[in-house]
Amino acid sequence: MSDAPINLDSLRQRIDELDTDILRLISERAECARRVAEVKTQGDPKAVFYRPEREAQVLRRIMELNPGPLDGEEMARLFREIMSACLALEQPVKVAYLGPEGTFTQQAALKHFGESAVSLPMAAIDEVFREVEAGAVNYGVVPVENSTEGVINHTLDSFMDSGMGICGEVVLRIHHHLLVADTTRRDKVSRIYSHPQSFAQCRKWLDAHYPHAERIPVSSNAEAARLVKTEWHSAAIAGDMAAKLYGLTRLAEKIEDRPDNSTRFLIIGNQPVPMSGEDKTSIVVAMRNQPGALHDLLEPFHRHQIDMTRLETRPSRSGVWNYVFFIDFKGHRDEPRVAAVLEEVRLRAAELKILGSYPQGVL
Ligand SMILES: O=C(O)C(=O)C[C@]1(C(=O)O)C=C[C@@H](O)C=C1
Repeated sequence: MSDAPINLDSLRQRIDELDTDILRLISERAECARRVAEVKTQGDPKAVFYRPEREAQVLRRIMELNPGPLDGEEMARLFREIMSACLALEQPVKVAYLGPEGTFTQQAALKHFGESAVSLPMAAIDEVFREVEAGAVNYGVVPVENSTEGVINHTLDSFMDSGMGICGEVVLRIHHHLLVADTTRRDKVSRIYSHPQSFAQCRKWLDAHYPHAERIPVSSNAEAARLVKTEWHSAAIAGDMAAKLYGLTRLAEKIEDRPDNSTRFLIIGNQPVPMSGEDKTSIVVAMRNQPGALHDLLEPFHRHQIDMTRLETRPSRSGVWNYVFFIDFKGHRDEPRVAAVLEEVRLRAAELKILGSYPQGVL
């Protein structure tokens, strides 16, 4: 006879004991966080509770220490949620994101802040900026670049118009699915809704599988999912959040043409972030319109061996300078090497705006 039932019982008994330990330890951790809040508020009515550099350090440490069998990222996600709950105990964090509900930006906001954050959908990128600037929310989340489609100009332009800075980044693997409702006639799909960027990211797959279906661009993937609910011959291309929100099922999974399709989002706010050990800095520079200007701008980075991760050009909107450059590079503005480069760039540029130094995305 098999001894499986005895083993199962004893294993479950062990799991119960471990859960009791985990429960006690999480409660002790939460109590510590509550005390941290007390320390932060002592004599400081404007205390800042969310500390991006500390969160990045906690998550990186967990990933380094993780012995398995759970994957490092999986373990960090669990700790992400514990920290999110601890922060909510100190003060619930309010985050505005580019909505509507069910978009990849909401998914990015939850990935970064955890499920205990209060997330509020906004209709446009500049509204996210305005909400943060007005103090109606603590932080904002906006998309900035996609690995297949490139930069999101709206976001860069908003930085030119606003006084807001960057206090974090989060990268999300984007998986698109072909979604249908329970009432959809699956063999009769003649119309597909999605955001233009998602259509572009799934073009080859659509050409191969649905060459004759009408492709209707809409304002977001979540809006596409919403429309499908009421039409028996339609499908939507959207992600998991939208599928869950509107109760749709996947007719085909991961239909993006490139398997490494990902989007980078920025956390906007107006809080300077101390060094975390692995940081990035973002700046906007206007150069005088003269020969060799770009070379002059890049030369100090090369000389100080600073690793530039992105360089974008946007037409200037002030009319005085023709172009401005958005530059991301590795390092923190408080590092002497980085401070030296920023000083040199400041002397060469017509204008320099430091958008912020912040921890490199961990999850
Ligand atoms: O270390 C802090 O400053 C805390 O508030 C504690 C804690 C945590 O739970 O580890 C919670 C929120 C902060 O964003 C960072 C870390």
